[in-house]
Amino acid sequence: MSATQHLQSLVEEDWHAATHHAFTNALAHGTLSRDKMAGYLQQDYQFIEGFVRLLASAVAHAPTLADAVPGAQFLGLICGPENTYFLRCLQALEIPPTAPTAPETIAFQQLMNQAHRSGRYEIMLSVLVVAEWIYLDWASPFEDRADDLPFWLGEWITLHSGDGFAQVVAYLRNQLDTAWDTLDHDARTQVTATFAEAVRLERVFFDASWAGFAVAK
Ligand SMILES: Cc1ncc(CO)c(N)n1
Repeated sequence: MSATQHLQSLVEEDWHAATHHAFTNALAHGTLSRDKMAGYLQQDYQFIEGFVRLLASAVAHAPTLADAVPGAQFLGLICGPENTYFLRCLQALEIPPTAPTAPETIAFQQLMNQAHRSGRYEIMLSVLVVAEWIYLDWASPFEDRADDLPFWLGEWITLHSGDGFAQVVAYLRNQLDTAWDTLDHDARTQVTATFAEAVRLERVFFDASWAGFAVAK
């Protein structure tokens, strides 16, 4: 079993809850209300800011150029097509990009900031692997539905499924699997705790999205 498989196996219940969520099921079936998607997007756009900084930091800490390049390309994807997706959604749903930051978003921002400031590649990867792998897991079964949905739902599935995105997740997991082999017991304990906390926060973020974030107008 790879290190990342092992880490996932330790948090099976939260993992399953986050990847088979009522929020993403409704999103994929086109039954999610505009208001719930709007609230999610306003909060997730704030998540993305911290995510971009964390990914940039991981790129800076990659051991070689070959290890950095796929991460840098993914950074380009987030700052390109994904950022544009957010801006198009906000315009279509007629909501501003700024909203008061919800506690569930703040918790994630704090974890990402902590990982960033740790200066430790394996801690950064622990959060990045969880964030992208959970999205690949929930979105992949719905890949075929994307085209029949309004773009603000369908493109969110497309951005998190398919071969290209699977390769991003494989790259991030491989970076963490490789780093894991070099870690001592203490460092592994910290990776395990960071990974578990990220999974828990993904679940909490979807719970709050499904309950409905307040939408700033
Ligand atoms: C909260 C959260 N986790 C993961 C992703 C995937 O990048 C996202 N957009 N938002």
